[in-house]
Amino acid sequence: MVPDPILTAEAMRAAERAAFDAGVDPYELMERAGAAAAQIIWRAGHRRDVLVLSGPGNNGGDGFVIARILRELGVPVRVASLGDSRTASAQRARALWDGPVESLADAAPAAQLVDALFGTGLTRGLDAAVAERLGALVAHANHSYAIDLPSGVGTDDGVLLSVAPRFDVTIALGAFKPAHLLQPAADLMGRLVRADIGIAMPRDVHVLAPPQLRAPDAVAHKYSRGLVGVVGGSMPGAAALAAAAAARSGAGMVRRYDASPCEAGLHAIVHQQIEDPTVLGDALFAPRLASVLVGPGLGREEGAQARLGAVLACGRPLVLDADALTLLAGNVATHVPAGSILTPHEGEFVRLFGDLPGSKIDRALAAARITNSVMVYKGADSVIAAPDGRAAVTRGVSTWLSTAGTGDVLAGLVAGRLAVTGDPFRAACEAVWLHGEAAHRAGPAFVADDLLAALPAAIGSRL
Ligand SMILES: NC(=O)C1=CN([C@@H]2O[C@H](COP(=O)(O)OP(=O)(O)OC[C@H]3O[C@@H](n4cnc5c(N)ncnc54)[C@H](O)[C@@H]3O)[C@@H](O)[C@H]2O)[C@@H](O)CC1
Ligand SMILES: Nc1ncnc2c1ncn2[C@@H]1O[C@H](COP(=O)(O)OP(=O)(O)O)[C@@H](O)[C@H]1O
Ligand SMILES: [K+]
Repeated sequence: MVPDPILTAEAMRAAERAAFDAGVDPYELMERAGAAAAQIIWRAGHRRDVLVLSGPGNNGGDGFVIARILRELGVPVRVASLGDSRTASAQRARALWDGPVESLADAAPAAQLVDALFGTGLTRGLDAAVAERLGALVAHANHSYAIDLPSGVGTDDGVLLSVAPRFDVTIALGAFKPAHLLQPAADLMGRLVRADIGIAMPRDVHVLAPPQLRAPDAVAHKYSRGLVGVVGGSMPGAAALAAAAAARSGAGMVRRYDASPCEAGLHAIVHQQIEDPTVLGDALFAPRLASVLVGPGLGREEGAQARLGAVLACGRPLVLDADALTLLAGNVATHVPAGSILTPHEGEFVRLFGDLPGSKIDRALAAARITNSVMVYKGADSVIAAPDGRAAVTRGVSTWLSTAGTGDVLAGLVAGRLAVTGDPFRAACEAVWLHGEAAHRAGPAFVADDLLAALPAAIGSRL
């Protein structure tokens, strides 16, 4: 499956320039974009009156193309603009519209509203009066469509530069932009559709795609499928959740190493109570361990630090989560073995890396480079980033995941897929996708334990 690309405004402009250099006519590209968007609006099937809001740049040009095509299809269309069209392509699109152009301030509402005010060229927030008018017209419409982006969002970071309304449909032109996926802007997109405009684009940053998984082969055995070690500490519940998720991840076997006595858990999981960090270190040298997870339930006291030290020294592929991340604050660049996977939420990320510049994607990529490890930067818009510049961003994940313990389940899944695949970026992507799919299957108001039951079916859906 070819993943959907995510491009910044500059990367999108570069892709457009490359197409122009290869002989594509700039106006032809606007026609393609406008036609694709008009088709999406037409196919939505609400043939009621449309008001297109057209801005001064190429986004406004798209609006004129959309207006013309919808009118040719028999839809009653009006256009309201913010003033003159400033680009050659937009002027040409406007010239081909032979209806009247109203002013934005005076335009009456319509049943369908198309926002073609600003797209990737927005450099500052909309004037308050314009933002207010846009909000009122969207609120009045039964169906609202944002062309490329809702006007007012920062293309590259998803920040709201001015107050922007929530749309029913957002039609991303060519590529998704970071704002389509990153919060808070992502929340305004409604149904997100990408319109192909037929130009080549880099895909190293992309939307997280469903993985292709494989059932064990005929010669598989528990060790060939991957042995996962889960190192807990003083709080066995979190480690139990993580270990259970690892056991249902497709890995062959899970061993838990806790400091405290084990409470009841899955019988399939082998449990060893080891308090002495030196003994723990020896146990982790077991040659068959394909991955080791530390953090969920580790605790933060001195004993926990010593246990973490034993894990960091064990030479196995590592997954570092929760308390392990907090204990690493200040030392992350020097103490994390290259090729590990780190799974911080926002608070842990800031404790580890401070105030890095740029979007959440930029920050995840920078952190991946600093640690030479894969970053799973969690949240409603989780970003998985690799030190080589690849990144995947989640889309439309269940917000019911915002409940205690779901991060422990994810960490166990990551360790499990790492044991299966041996590839940190791939493992992290597969785990995050399976986690989201399990949440989707678990429905509303689940608890973290419920995700465990949904995991086998989530895996089954991708075989
Ligand atoms: N380059 C191309 O040929 C294509 C561009 N496309 C469309 O073009 C859009 C990008 O076009 P542009 O680069 O012209 O940018 P926009 O149409 O997003 O807006 C840029 C214009 O608005 C001004 N501006 C920025 N912020 C403003 C604010 N807050 N208030 C008032 N004016 C403001 C800028 O100075 C500039 O004149 C894309 O989002 C997409 O919709 C598509 O038509 C595909 C082809
Ligand atoms: N609002 C949200 N929408 C979607 N997913 C969320 C949201 N909030 C958190 N998540 C996801 O839920 C999990 C929570 O992990 P974490 O913060 O470590 O919680 P815990 O430590 O309680 O297990 C992560 O996978 C995160 O991406
Ligand atoms: K727009």
